[in-house]
Amino acid sequence: MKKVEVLSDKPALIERALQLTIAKMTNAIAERGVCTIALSGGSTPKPLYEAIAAQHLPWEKIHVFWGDERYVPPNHPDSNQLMARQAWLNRVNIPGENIHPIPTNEADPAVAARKYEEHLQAFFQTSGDEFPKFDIILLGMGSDGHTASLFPHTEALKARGLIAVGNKQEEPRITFTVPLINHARCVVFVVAGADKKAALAQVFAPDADDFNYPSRLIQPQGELWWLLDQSAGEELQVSTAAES
Ligand SMILES: O=C(O)[C@H](O)[C@@H](O)[C@H](O)[C@H](O)COP(=O)(O)O
Repeated sequence: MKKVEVLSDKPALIERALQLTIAKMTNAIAERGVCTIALSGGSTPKPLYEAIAAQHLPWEKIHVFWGDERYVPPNHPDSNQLMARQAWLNRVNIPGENIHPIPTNEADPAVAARKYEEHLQAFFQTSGDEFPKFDIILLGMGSDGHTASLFPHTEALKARGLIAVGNKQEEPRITFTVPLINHARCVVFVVAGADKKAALAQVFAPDADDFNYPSRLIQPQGELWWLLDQSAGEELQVSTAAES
C-alpha cells in the first residue's frame, strides 16, 4: 500500500507527519503493547521530533532506534543521535534503555554495524536470516535520491543483512539495509524542498535506475507513505492520488 500526500508547505508537512506518526505509534502500542520506531537523520525531521516531544505518550512503551548514523561520536554536531536527543528524547521521560543508538565508537565501522545488527536481533528475538519488523521507520531523501545512508551505486545497496556500512563519498555511515527497511509495518518518507524535486521525479518514474536513485528500492510489504511539501512534490501532484 503506497500513499502520496503533498502538503501546502513545510509546517503543514510536519503537522501531517506528526499526526501519522502518533497514530502509528498509538496503534502499535494498542496492538502489541510496545512501539518500535527508527528515526531518520538530516535536517528535515528536527521540527517533527520537537513536535513529538510535546505529545503525551506512554514513553515507557516506545523504543527508539536510528535508521542510519554518521560515523562520528554521539556529541558531534553531525550526529543523528544528538539531533534526536536534543529535539525530542532529552525533553521527555523516556527510559534510557528504550533508546537504542547506533554505536560509532569502534575503530572499524563494520564492527559497529555487526554490533547493532546483534543488538537488533537480541531485542526483536530474531536470528539468522529473519528480519525484525519495525512498527515505523521514518526516512528522508537526499537530492541525489539516497535514503538512510543508502547512497547511489554503493555496496550497501546490495547488503542482504540487517545493517550495513554505507558511504557518502569517503565518509563511512552505518545504515539499515534495504531488506530491513522493507520488512517494516510502516515506512514514512518526509521530504521537503525544491532541491528534492528532480530526484523525486526519478524515484516516482515508471522506470529509472534503482541504483542511481536508491529510494526506489524502498518497497515495503507494509505501508509506504510519501509525505511531501509543495515545493518538493508539486510536479507529482497529478499522480499523487492515493494508490492501492
Ligand atoms: O543521516 C542522514 O543525513 C539521513 O538519514 C539522510 O538519509 C537524510 O534523511 C537525507 O540526506 C535528507 O536530509 P535532509 O532532511 O537534511 O534534506
